[in-house]
Amino acid sequence: MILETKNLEFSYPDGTKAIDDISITIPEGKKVSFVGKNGSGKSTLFLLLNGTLKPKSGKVLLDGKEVNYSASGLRELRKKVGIVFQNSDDQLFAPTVYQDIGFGPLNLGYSKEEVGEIVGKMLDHFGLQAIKDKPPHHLSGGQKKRVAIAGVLAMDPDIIILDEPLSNLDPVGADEILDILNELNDLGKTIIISTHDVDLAYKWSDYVYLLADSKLVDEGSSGAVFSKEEQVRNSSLKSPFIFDVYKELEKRWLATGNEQPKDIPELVQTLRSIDLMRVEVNPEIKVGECVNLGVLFGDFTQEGLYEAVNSRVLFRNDDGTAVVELKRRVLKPGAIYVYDMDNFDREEFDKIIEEYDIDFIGAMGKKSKDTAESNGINVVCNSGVIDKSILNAITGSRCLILTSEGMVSHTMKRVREYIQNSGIRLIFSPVGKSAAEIGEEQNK
Ligand SMILES: Nc1ncnc2c1ncn2[C@@H]1O[C@H](COP(=O)(O)OP(=O)(O)OP(=O)(O)O)[C@@H](O)[C@H]1O
Repeated sequence: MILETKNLEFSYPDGTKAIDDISITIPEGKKVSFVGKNGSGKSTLFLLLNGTLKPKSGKVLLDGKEVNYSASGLRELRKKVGIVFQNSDDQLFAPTVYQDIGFGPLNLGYSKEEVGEIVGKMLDHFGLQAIKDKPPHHLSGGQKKRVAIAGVLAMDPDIIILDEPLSNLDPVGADEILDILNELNDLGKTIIISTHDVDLAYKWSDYVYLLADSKLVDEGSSGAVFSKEEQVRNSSLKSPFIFDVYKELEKRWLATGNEQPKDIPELVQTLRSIDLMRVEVNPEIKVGECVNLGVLFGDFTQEGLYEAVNSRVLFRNDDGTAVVELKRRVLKPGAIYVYDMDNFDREEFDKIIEEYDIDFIGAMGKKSKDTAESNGINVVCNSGVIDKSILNAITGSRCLILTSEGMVSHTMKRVREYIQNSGIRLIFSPVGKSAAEIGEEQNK
């Protein structure tokens, strides 16, 4: 499903020109961000893309066909292009969460049973079962946002537009919404967001549009758009934080040149030959002191020999282990295991923790977090879980990521991509009852 605009123009009745000659072709199946300062035209463009506003001149096209602004034409467009407004209160109006989510499918002519099935699935997926009978206006900001997204997804659109989807959410709530968007994208949906958050746009997007003063200033991969510093500055935006950190490291010859790290694991990969390892050291040795571990092999190193002579202790853990500097660019492989919480089995889970010697557990997605919490599992990380697991694994930790439903395959994909791109050897595998199934899914 390809969404395009050609020479789009729009002015509000008071004469404000909000969209000035914008021609774009949204890349299908990608994660797309529109960035631009306040008032640059993002929300107006989104309302034009799903037919809520009609252009003054120019066209919006879906799969090459110009949008038909009749009632049936608009219904057809909105079934394919769903929009989640910036302010959830503009979107939620039914007396209960259940009815709100069911409104779209009911309008599309589904039977009561079919609507029940769709809504049930959404409530489960978004962890909303417990509040299904509540009036939406009694919910927290994060809950409202989840209901609004669920309501749009209930229509199963191919393209989902979200205006500032993370505004007003706490960090963990924002991460949950991002997990959902990533999962939807993995399922083949095109996801379009607007944001002022350059860090988010840079890290998350496959493709970025930069707007300023109602015009399209630039478009391209997020690396390409954000590397033009002057243009970013002139558009009243900042360069992404990780970009600035990388540039400072590079200037000091601490990082390799001409890279575009998007997240902390990628930034770590640019660092020049200071290698780290997690080892057990004498409790008297403090951070900053050196240890002589000699040559490490066997259990420690599955890939070859390490020379750890006069290795500086960089960090001490409470459990007697420490992170030390190494001379050679070979790391003790840590591990990332992925467990599907939809098939949670206490006995199996405890066995995995023991057998795989897990020392770091992260939970992704509302459902996994809830299941972990209700079973008294000590989750040490519930935000940015994939990145943190990678960072821990490359310093020798054995990590278990708890996740569920579509996020399992997203997690597998992300970690696999990291391993492939970095060339770092990590033990990586799904574990537990559904492991065979997950493994198979990955091969498809
Ligand atoms: N209903 C309206 N009537 C008149 N002018 C409007 C209306 N809505 C928006 N505008 C104007 O249109 C321009 C584009 O606004 P728009 O809301 O599309 O920008 P935006 O990039 O989404 O901003 P923000 O980042 O603040 O959400 C602004 O100059 C704004 O003042």
